[in-house]
Amino acid sequence: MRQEWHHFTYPGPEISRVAVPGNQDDDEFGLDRWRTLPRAQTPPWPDQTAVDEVGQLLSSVPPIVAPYEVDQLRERLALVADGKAFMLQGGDCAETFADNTEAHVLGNARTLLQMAVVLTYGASLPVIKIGRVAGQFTKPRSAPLDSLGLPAYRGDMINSLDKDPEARVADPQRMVRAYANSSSAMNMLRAYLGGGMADLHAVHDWNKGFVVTSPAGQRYEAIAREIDRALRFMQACGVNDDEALRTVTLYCSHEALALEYERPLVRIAGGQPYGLSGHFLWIGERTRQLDGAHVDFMSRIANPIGVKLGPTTSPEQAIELFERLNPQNIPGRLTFVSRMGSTKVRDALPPIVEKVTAAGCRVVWQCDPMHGNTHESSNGYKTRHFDRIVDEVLGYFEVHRELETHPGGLHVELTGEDVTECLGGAQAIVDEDLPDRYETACDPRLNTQQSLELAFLVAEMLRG
Ligand SMILES: O=C[C@H](O)[C@H](O)COP(=O)(O)O
Ligand SMILES: C=C(OP(=O)(O)O)C(=O)O
Repeated sequence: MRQEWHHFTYPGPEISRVAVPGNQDDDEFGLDRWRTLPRAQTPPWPDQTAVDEVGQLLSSVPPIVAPYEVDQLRERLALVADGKAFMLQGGDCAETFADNTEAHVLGNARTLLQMAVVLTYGASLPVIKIGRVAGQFTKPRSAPLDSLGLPAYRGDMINSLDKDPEARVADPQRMVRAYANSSSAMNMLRAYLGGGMADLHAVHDWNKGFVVTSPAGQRYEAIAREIDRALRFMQACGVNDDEALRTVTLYCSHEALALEYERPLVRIAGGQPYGLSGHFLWIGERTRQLDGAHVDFMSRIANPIGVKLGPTTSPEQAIELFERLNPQNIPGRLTFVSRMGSTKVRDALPPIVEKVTAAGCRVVWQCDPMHGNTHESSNGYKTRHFDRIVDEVLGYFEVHRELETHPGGLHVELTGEDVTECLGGAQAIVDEDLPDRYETACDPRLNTQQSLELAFLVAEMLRG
């Protein structure tokens, strides 16, 4: 459909199409080569035919996101690679079907928006906002069995968290539910964020309930009052109706772990394949094998992508990952997500950043201070201490300051609810408090107060 606009013809965004097997051009994309490669964390599907049938179905549905949005995000991340913006990514460790409610999805989005306000205001940098949402339904696990000897829970897309051997059997129909839940989450987010919830004139409304009286909530209120004053000033000057003040673009992201889900949601547009299950997809620490299935699949789609780099990553491996995943050195295409642990980041990260920078690779550097800092509490909960999380971010900033590179982003597991999953913070959560509200399906998340406290600290680091 063509739309006449002023003096030229605007074609509108290109509508993507399914790749057709047997079509020579499409086959050359190599979208199925991963099937022949070694693969870690493969879901133990009992019936491949049932998996293939679900794949057929998913290849015919409208995808979750559109190619032009994916391109827009890549272009925005190019600004981060150039040191001109900051990337904030966060949300549940594992989304669940039960928690995919309007209240939960919007609560998480609100917490992310509050963090983004603190960062934008504090650091005077544009902040690109990406949710771990609308697809974060799979989890890589350290062991195939859990502590009860049951098959490990691998995320709602694969099996159920219920402690029952039947419920833990991998069920491909769950991919259909994951798709439906992702589309509905994205639908809600687009509707509310474009419809007034993200209006900067409503910054006070984001500071809800249990947060507003907390120290971080009160600091946030002070910023919100400043923003009000600035908006009133702009109104007095006759500048009031800028769309940028009234809406927010929140991109969605998840770990592209279940390739049986990712592959059928690939579509072709502008002569290239896009993974349209989400805007930003990443490769986890456990699946970044250079010659493995995940790296191969992700090398073939045009999305902006991330790779987690744990403390065992060598600088040479980082370069090889770069060569496979971004051979054209497109800024914004590749984000290296460092998740070293607070005790290792100061030693493990510098040689990687040095080598990658010296090779002229244009990447976004992002810090995930969650995954290297997990431990078991004295009463048996998987937890993380706020102080170690902050220390890892500090170490990451120190490294980038020293090497004069841009500490471009933060990646956290958080929720808009008042959970007690991570220790410390101004609430001084201790081991004994963890059972009060420990609700995560997998790893411990920061609650809203802890998330805001972290945002204030990172804003100070960015300013410094
Ligand atoms: O979220 C990350 C991983 O899935 C998780 O940390 C692995 O947890 P596990 O060691 O309990 O399997
Ligand atoms: C599994 C995750 O992280 P990592 O691959 O870094 O362990 C995650 O972010 O959910």
